[in-house]
Amino acid sequence: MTDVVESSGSLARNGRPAGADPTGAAAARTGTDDAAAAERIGEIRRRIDEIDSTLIALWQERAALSQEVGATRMASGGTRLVLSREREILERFRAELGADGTQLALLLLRAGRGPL
Ligand SMILES: O=C(O)C(=O)C[C@]1(C(=O)O)C=C[C@@H](O)C=C1
Repeated sequence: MTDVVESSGSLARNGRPAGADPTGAAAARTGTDDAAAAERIGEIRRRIDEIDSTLIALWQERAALSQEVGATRMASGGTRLVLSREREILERFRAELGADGTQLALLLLRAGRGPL
C-alpha cells in the first residue's frame, strides 16, 4: 500500500522512483491505480471541494459579523468581548463535536475578535 501522494503527483514510498509512475498522472493524483476507485475518489473530492468552499465563505461571513457586533457594542460604550456568550458558543461546539469542537470554536472566536 502506498502511504502518500506527493504534491507533484508522483507516488512516494511505492518502490518506484518519483516521476516514474507507469500508471499515469490521473491515478497518481488519486493515490490509487484502480480506475473505478479513482473515479469514485474524484466524485467525492468534488463534493469535498464544494464543502470547503462553503466553509471558507461561512468562516469569512462569521468573522465579519462578529467584528460588526464588537464595533457596534464598543461604539455604544459597551465592552469588546462578552465572555458569557463565548462560553455558550464553546459549550455548544464541545457538546456537538467534542474536543475538536472546542478547538474549532476557539479559532472561530479568534477570527472574529482577534487574539486576546
Ligand atoms: O455575540 C457577540 O456579542 C459577539 O461579539 C460575537 C462573538 C462571536 O464571535 O461569536 C465575539 C466576541 C464576543 O466575546 C462574543 C461572541
